[in-house]
Amino acid sequence: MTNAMYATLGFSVAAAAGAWAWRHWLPRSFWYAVGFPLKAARVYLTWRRVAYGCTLTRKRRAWRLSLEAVPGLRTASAVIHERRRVRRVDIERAPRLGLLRPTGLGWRVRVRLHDGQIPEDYVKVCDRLAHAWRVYAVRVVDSAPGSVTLLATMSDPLIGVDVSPETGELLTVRPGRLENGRDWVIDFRTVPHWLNAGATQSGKSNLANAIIKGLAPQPVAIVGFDLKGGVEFTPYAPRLSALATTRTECVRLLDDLVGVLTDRMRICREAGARNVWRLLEQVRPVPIVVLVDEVAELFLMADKSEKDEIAKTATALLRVAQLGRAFAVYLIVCGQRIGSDLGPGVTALRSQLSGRICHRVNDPETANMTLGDMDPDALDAARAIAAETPGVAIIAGQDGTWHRARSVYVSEEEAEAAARQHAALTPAWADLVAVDTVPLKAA
Ligand SMILES: Nc1ncnc2c1ncn2[C@@H]1O[C@H](COP(=O)(O)OP(=O)(O)OP(=O)(O)O)[C@@H](O)[C@H]1O
Repeated sequence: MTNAMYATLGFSVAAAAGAWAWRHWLPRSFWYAVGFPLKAARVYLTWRRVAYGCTLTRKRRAWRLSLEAVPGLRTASAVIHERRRVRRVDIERAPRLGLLRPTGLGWRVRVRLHDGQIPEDYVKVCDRLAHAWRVYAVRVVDSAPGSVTLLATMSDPLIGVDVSPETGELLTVRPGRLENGRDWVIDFRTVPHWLNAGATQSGKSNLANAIIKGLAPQPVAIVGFDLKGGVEFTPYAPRLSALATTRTECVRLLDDLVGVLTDRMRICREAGARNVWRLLEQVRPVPIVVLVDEVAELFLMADKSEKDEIAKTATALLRVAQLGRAFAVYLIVCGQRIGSDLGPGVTALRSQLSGRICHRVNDPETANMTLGDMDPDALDAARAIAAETPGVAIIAGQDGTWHRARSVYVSEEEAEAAARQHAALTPAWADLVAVDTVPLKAA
């Protein structure tokens, strides 16, 4: 080998090692500087072929110069049989691809729909696109009249979720991350009541921990219903204004809550306000977030003597759900199942819980019950959640959109520490129940 060859070889090895080190130690900058431009070039160069393979192209008649008419290729017979230099031929036209914009995990791109196409046409071929683009997943994340936005992710964004549940905004928590790489944010003022369903060990309690950690530093009251004998919520008692652990305590606490709602209703009426948010800030009652663990326990009947108590519980819970939004009482109802077999009260309650979180479930019916009349793709996604990924859930708000998401891991100790740290912010239940009777002006 000559010296020049040794030098070239040495240079190539050094460049490869440098690229490897760059990618290994600074993956983000490597992605933006090298990985993304290469991927983008590949996507544009192969788009027509990929779109054809995914049946997204449309046939169009177009004028094309025929090869027979090119002088160098012209044969005697072609000249005789093919007189035109330009002919109309059928071509496959791919939808127009917009500018690829890099994200930390992949890229977003807007695609102009062909006439007659709808966003669902793209939803159906997302898996095919992911294989063609050699990425982890492709999702339709947005659509506008005439276009869809596709999001391609290189790896699963739900591995190693490391967000902080505290948002610094009242009644807003960030329990995890969505599959599209964005934060998963629960805003109780937008979606007031949530159903959190899932099989055992699916991540329901972890989500409750994240919500408690997010709410603990806020000026809100947190109330717990824990019919598992208090084992779930007792560690958070310093930050709970009230905790019910037996059925009798539950009935009493629900009575109190209905009383609080009735008082808030009266205050608003006297002040001429439609809801507590229209009252002056200094006189606005403290928002209350109610956590119910294993809701089925509230409805299960051991013998007939419990019938009246259960009926009372169901009615009170339903009233809290119906009136809560306007009067700042919010519900998070957790359970393995919340089926109609638990009684008619449960079905009525479920219809009031407009926010839905479906963790891994054991049976398809639970996914159906939780996600109800959602897109069938949401149900398929819920049934596909693996046992090895606790905390992964399908979440749906009242606008009908759904996302795959994962809660951030918050251990019991962490949530307990947050509860202790912010114990001073816990309003006493007696103060919440004894509401000021002075008529208050609307803001
Ligand atoms: N987001 C997450 N990331 C990582 N691990 C998680 C996550 N969520 C839950 N886990 C783990 O999964 C296990 C089960 O979680 P969790 O106790 O929240 O489930 P659960 O649905 O409340 O179960 P159960 O109904 O039996 O109480 C726990 O060991 C927890 O550490």
